[in-house]
Amino acid sequence: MRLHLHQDSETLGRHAAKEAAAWINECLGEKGFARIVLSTGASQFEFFNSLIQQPVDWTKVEMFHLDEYIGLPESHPASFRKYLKERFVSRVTLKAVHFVDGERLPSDILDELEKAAGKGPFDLGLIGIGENAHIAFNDPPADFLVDSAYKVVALTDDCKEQQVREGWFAGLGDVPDLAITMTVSSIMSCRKIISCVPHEVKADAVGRTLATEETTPEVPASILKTHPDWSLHLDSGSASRLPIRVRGGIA
Ligand SMILES: O=C1O[C@H](COP(=O)(O)O)[C@@H](O)[C@H](O)[C@H]1O
Repeated sequence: MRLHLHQDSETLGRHAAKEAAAWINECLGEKGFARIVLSTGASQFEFFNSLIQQPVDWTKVEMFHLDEYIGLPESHPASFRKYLKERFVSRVTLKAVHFVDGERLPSDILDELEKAAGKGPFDLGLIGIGENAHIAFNDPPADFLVDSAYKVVALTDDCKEQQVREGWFAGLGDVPDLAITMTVSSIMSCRKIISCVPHEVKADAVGRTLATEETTPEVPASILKTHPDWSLHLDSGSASRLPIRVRGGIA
């Protein structure tokens, strides 16, 4: 794990986007294309603002979408497709885009994504961490073993409450019950993982993720510590409850 501490979310987003672009360019130099997985959420705003300004030949980059609600129209403010289209896909010209289209029949979209994902390794995963330490919609207790690329999940109340708190939905009853998520094993198969985790509201999740060297399904993001190339970007808010053993290591 490489831990990067930044003063604020804007600096965090800029540095993480530079790191992502440098790695994508390395992949383009190595094999002529790159396959990237993108997450969404308020925590990724500054990253995307900076990513679209990076010197990358996006026409050689294939994008996979991390997760999406089932049955939520793309016109809804909480739609992750809407988010990605507005903040990234409409701003650059990509080689290919694989959305998790939650308005289609789940079995059809799962089949298509499985085939597309199976064509080769993901070079980069941009993986946010939720307030309950979820990665994508793998909420605690997360299944670390399922080996499909994506799966359907039932959203927990905890996860729904987080979405309401962030202002994406008016109330708990408005949050869909089901979603399609990239699985933990598929996320872990990315050659490189970058996590942008700004804001004080994530301090507890970050603290619990790094508390010990152990991994536990109760803290889904803890599995990221076992990835050979995981870069974690924090700001002063999210880093405010770092465990002493980690603080000691970076002092
Ligand atoms: O639910 C999710 O959580 C993470 C973090 O989201 P945020 O709204 O707290 O920024 C997000 O990156 C991921 O795509 C999504 O599944």
